[in-house]
Amino acid sequence: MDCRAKGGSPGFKVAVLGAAGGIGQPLAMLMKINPLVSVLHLYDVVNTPGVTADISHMDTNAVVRGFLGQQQLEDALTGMDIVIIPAGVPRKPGMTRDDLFNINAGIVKTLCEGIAKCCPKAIVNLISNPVNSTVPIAAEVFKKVGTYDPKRLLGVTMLDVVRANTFVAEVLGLDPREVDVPVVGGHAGVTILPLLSQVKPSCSLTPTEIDYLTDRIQNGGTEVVEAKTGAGSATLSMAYAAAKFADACLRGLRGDAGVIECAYVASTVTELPFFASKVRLGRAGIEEIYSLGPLNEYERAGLEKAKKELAGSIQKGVSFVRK
Ligand SMILES: NC(=O)c1ccc[n+]([C@@H]2O[C@H](COP(=O)([O-])OP(=O)(O)OC[C@H]3O[C@@H](n4cnc5c(N)ncnc54)[C@H](O)[C@@H]3O)[C@@H](O)[C@H]2O)c1
Ligand SMILES: O=C(O)C[C@H](O)C(=O)O
Repeated sequence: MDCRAKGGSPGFKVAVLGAAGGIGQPLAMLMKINPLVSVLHLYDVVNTPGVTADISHMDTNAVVRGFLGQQQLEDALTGMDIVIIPAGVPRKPGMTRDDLFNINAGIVKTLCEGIAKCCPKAIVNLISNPVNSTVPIAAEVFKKVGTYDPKRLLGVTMLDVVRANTFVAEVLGLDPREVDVPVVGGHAGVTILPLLSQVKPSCSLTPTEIDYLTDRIQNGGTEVVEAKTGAGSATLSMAYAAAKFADACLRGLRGDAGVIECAYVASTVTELPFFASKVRLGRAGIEEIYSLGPLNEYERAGLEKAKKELAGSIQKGVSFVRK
């Protein structure tokens, strides 16, 4: 049946790469609900026709289009304002995120080459693990072709913040929506550094509570991997966190003031070239990166451990592209 042309509704164009996966499907659904999205491109190497047909029946504004396989990657990316990447393999029990490097590094490199060619100005939200290395990989790919803009490349560490807010709220007996815990560093084990001295609303936690919370936040991913007994890692909470983070990027692009979230970005906050901390999002992507603020002795010790591991993960990502 011929249809009347859709009126060009205002909004942003968003692509999800890896859209048929455990994260990709619920994330695609959440982005379809976001009123700031006018066009939603769903790309994967499998199953996108079904996911696209399904999601396209939702009576929300965004127009949904599906793209299947490498030969359709360029069409999926052309004209996009934000590209969200949850493509790649997840962990199984006993694995570290770094064990995913060999497969996911190549996937991220190929996808970023497509972004550099087809939507070099897009904001990139990188979810694929190991994030501590895949963000440096993306940066190197963009540098190679001359499109690198550090303001537009963000490693998604929002799930660490979501978990921290939840676990801290549980201990304090508060509504998690009222709790704000900065989580800095990176996204793996000891590189995940919750700054519990800076929790809002301000509170005092006992040393036992601090040990318990730090350990639970740093190992939240492993908690889910083990509970799923081989069926993958966090997907639903991650889709929620990714949608929340993408919404912050969209509100920044729209020009909203005071949009601040934690993300793993090119940074001068420490001596490392990449580090997660609070950033202010705006029309250009990252408009300001905030310093860590006052740390207590426990957090300073955690920071040293985090930096040591991060340095190696960053170098591994850089070397993968420069080799
Ligand atoms: N940053 C975070 O906080 C965070 C949280 C959870 C998971 N992750 C990571 O996200 C990734 C995806 O997890 P998942 O549970 O959705 O995995 P999944 O296996 O369920 O889905 C991954 C999807 O990626 C697709 N894919 C594979 N190669 C591709 C390519 N070359 N191009 C496009 N798509 C491709 C697969 O077909 C699949 O549909 C993993 O690396 C996981 O470790 C990160
Ligand atoms: O733990 C994982 O492997 C997935 C993700 O990074 C998470 O934190 O849940």
